[in-house]
Amino acid sequence: MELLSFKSDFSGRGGRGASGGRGAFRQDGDIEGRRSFGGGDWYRGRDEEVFSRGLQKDGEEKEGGTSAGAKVSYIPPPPPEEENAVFAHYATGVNFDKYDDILVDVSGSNPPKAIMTFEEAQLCETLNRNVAKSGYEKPTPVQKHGIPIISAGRDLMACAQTGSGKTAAFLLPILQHLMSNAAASSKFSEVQEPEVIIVAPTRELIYQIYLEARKFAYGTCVRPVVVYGGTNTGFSIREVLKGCNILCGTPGRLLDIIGRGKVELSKVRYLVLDEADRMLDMGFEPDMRKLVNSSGMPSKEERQTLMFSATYPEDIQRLAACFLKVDYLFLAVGVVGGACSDIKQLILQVTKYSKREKLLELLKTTGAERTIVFVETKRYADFIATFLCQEDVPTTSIHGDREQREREKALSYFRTGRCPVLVATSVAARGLDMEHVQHVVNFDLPKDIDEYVHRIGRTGRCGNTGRAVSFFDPQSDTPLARSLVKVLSGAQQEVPSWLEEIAFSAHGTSGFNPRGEVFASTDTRRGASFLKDHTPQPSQSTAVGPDEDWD
Ligand SMILES: Nc1ncnc2c1ncn2[C@@H]1O[C@H](COP(=O)(O)OP(=O)(O)OP(=O)(O)O)[C@@H](O)[C@H]1O
Repeated sequence: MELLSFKSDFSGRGGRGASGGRGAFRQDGDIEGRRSFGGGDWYRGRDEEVFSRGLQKDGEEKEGGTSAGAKVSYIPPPPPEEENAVFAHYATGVNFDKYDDILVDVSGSNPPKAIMTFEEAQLCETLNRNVAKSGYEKPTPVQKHGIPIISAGRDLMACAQTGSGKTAAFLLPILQHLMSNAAASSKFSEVQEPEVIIVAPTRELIYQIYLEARKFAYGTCVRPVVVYGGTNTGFSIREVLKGCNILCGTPGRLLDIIGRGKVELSKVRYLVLDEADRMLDMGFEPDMRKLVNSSGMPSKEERQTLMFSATYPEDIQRLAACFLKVDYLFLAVGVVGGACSDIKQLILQVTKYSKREKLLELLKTTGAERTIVFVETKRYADFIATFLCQEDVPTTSIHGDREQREREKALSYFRTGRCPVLVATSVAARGLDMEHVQHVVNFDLPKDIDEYVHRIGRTGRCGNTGRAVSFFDPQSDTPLARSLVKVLSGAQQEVPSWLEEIAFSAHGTSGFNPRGEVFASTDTRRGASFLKDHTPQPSQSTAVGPDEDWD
């Protein structure tokens, strides 16, 4: 890829520290939106995303539905219409067939038999055609087990490693049900009655799920619609009113639209929570309760509830069970919370002062290969993006203080390779499926091991290989050492001896057996046999950085 030439005139908020000056800061203390570098990205200040928000207790910002706030005018561009673009996909990797060797555990009564091929899923002709056009030749383990479970009408809590095809595992049987039950052809109405509600924690992720739903529903009468924060509410409403069988949304916007009486819930047959552990932790649990208690929403006995994630802390599993029928099935593909072994994980010991130099060194070796650099705070994301741009590394950034338009542009620049480095906060940690992401760098390690698993899972997807390098600063990251050793050894990765030492000395040795771990069971209903050590981390139930922004 042609390297773009970057001038060092960018002053993001974090840039204050770098330059020592006020750069392009306006008098009110925020930054001017200004073109950064030749062909680079735009950076703006925090006053730009002005849709109503409420500050959460850990500093996260969430869409606040109907509360006061300036109107957001952003209307996202329409998704591609051409068939080629709808079905664009990337190739499965050399390790795709190795998925067959992954251990699968289904717990709960009378699980249906797994399917081995898509033919056995008995999808209608159009769906089969769409599956083939998507380049899917055989189902992944979570699809082999998940599809028949959902088709049999069972509630499901599914845990499968990052990038292993969870989205299609729920979309295909749902679409098949809608097709075989002659879903009402979507048409304009002042109140819509969707049969399916899908919720995910971030805007970019829900949009991606929507695109998948649209792809598999191609050529059918089923109409998926997506609503998410940071876009014009009137636009969301108009899209919904045009007809809506599958409503995909981030929690705040979804509740807003429901609260305005635009969506009637009595026909909901499926409720899907993607990144379910995140949807049910302290950040979103109240919204999920509000959703299931919304007027008209069928009770859990009358609807099918499906939950998917790559991680499931034990406490969240227990909470999740309240949303499911008693006889739900728990599907674990591989180790619950385990990292994908197609990702080569490296942990480098650093001090906070050496991180930037190390990052530069690293990016010199990765060149134009796509790399996501995770940092802990929005402010620092700006700062590092600025720093890299000044060092002539074409970089863009995504975090919750960026306007939605800019977040989408940043992802587009990254996807196309125009900016091969994306500096991100945890807002990009979950679910995002981007081709060619060869590297993930944890410039700052997260506080929570599950967050680590999701972040590194942006590479090494669908049988492809990838590399994750994490900077470990003993001053701040020691509490993570023990869980890190477990995840590394669980994914057959080399564990540095210095890390093992830190892990041992940090937590004592009782019960700590990094090499000989056996994960006998993963379903909390099996009580004491749940052997996974989820050593409580400072933010165990919040899995996010200190100033993350989601919905
Ligand atoms: N059976 C299949 N054959 C080929 N490609 C597939 C198959 N199933 C899924 N994929 C592709 O694999 C990629 C990863 O799938 P998906 O995003 O659903 O993973 P995921 O398990 O939800 O990951 P995450 O935990 O990160 O959210 C996507 O590009 C998807 O289109």
